[in-house]
This record gives sequence, C-alpha cells and structure tokens, in this order.
Amino acid sequence: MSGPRPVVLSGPSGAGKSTLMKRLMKDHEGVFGFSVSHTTRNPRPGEEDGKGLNKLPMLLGATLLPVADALSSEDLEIEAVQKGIDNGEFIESAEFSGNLYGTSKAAIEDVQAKNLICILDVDIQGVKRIKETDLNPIYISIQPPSMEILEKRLRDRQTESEESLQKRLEAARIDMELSKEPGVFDIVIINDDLERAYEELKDILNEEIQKVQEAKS
Ligand SMILES: Nc1nc2c(ncn2[C@@H]2O[C@H](COP(=O)(O)OP(=O)(O)O)[C@@H](O)[C@H]2O)c(=O)[nH]1
Ligand SMILES: Nc1ncnc2c1ncn2[C@@H]1O[C@H](COP(=O)(O)OP(=O)(O)O)[C@@H](O)[C@H]1O
Repeated sequence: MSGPRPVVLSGPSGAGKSTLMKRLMKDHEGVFGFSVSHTTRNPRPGEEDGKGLNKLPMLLGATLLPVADALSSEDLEIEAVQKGIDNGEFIESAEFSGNLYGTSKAAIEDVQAKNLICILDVDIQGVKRIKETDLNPIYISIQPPSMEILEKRLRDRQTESEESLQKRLEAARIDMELSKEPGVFDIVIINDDLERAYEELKDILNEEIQKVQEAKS
C-alpha cells in the first residue's frame, strides 16, 4: 500500500502535542486523520467518546463485556483493553501514569482507508513498540523548553490532580532523556514559541501534505 506516511507525535505530557496537532488539522482540512487511542483514563471535560478531534476518546470496555458483579466498571474497562491487546487487535500499548493506553489496528486502518495522513499521539514506550512494526511513520518529538516551563503549562492547563501532575513530570524527565538518543526521532521540535514550532512541524510534513493534496485534485 502506498498511501501517505503516518506521523507519530510524541513527547512529554504538556509539551504541546494536542495544541500543534489541532492547529495542523484545522489548517489542512481533509489531509490528516487522528488515530483514536483507547485508554482507561477518565475523560476530561469536553472529551467525548469516539470523536476524532477530542484528544482521547475512551474505549467503553464495560459495554463489550458481560456484566460481572465482582468487577467495578473501571476494572471492566481495563479488562476489555487488555483483552483487545491479548487478541492482537492493538499495534502497541503502554501504561502511562497509572492508566493503560493503546492504539488499535482498526484506529489506524480507519484513517488510512480514507487516504489521510494518520497522526498517532503516543508516549515513548509506544514509539519503541511502533518501531518494531512495519508502519514506517515519521517520528516527531515535541519537547518543552524546560522542566519548569512544562510544569507551569501543565498546572495552567488545570486538567491534572497533584498526583497525576507529579507522575507526568516524572515521565517527562525520562522522555526528555530518551528523546536525545540518536536515531529515535526524525526531528525533535522544541515548543518554545508556538508559531515557530508550528512552522517547523509543517516543514517536516510538507512533502506528505502535498502528496495528499495532489491526490485529491
Ligand atoms: N503508548 C501510547 N501512549 C499514548 C496513547 N495515547 C496517548 N498516549 C500518551 O499518553 C500520555 C498521556 O496522554 P493524555 O492522557 O492524553 O494526557 P496529555 O498528553 O497530558 O494530554 C501522553 O504522553 C500521550 O502521548 C496510546 O494510544 N499509546
Ligand atoms: N508554545 C506554547 N507556549 C505557551 N503555552 C503553550 C504552548 N504550547 C502549548 N501550550 C499550552 O500548554 C498546555 C499543554 O499543551 P497540550 O497541547 O495540551 O500538551 P500535550 O498534548 O502535549 O499534553 C496547554 O494549556 C497549551 O495551551
């Protein structure tokens, strides 16, 4: 299959991946599609199940399984995701900050079937797992200018409890180190000034964007 290459966007929570991705999708209508992740994390206000532009639509695992009195609905969701993973329905999965996240093969196929550039937002563990597959995406890391600025952005976003925020900062330290390893990412973009970071992102994707636009015209 010779559709457009997918794009993996990775980097610490709070680095600005969603902000950049939403802008990219808005400015290039009909070019990108988002690989909708499955997760056991609780939805944030404004996030809706199964809707592409909302960051992380949830897998309502409980609806996929027979009712089991002994299990809470959260357990059922975890079990459903785990079952999908065990059945080989996921290209990758990882635990992040106490929650399970995964990319189903169907999520990617849905986007690729429309000949769109598939964007995957995954953590560094996901990047490593995707490297073992034949997906062949462009690997992009979005990094904050510093830990201090990252913490401020995460606090200002007001989406996390103190505990969740600390877990994200801990994961960010690891991510920032690993992203420096040569050969992991095609490009590391420091999201200091949003405009400049966005221009850099568009530049690296320019060739694939043009391919999709030409195929449509
Ligand atoms: N491996 C993997 N990581 C994911 C997936 N979806 C989201 N993530 C990562 O999980 C982390 C937390 O994501 P999220 O809960 O959306 O929080 P946010 O990044 O702070 O908005 C981020 O590093 C995401 O890149 C997925 O399907 N697989
Ligand atoms: N370049 C930037 N300058 C200042 N604030 C930013 C910048 N990029 C993103 N933000 C803000 O930082 C917060 C985290 O960004 P977000 O896109 O949610 O990160 P991620 O998806 O990587 O977790 C958001 O509140 C966003 O508005």
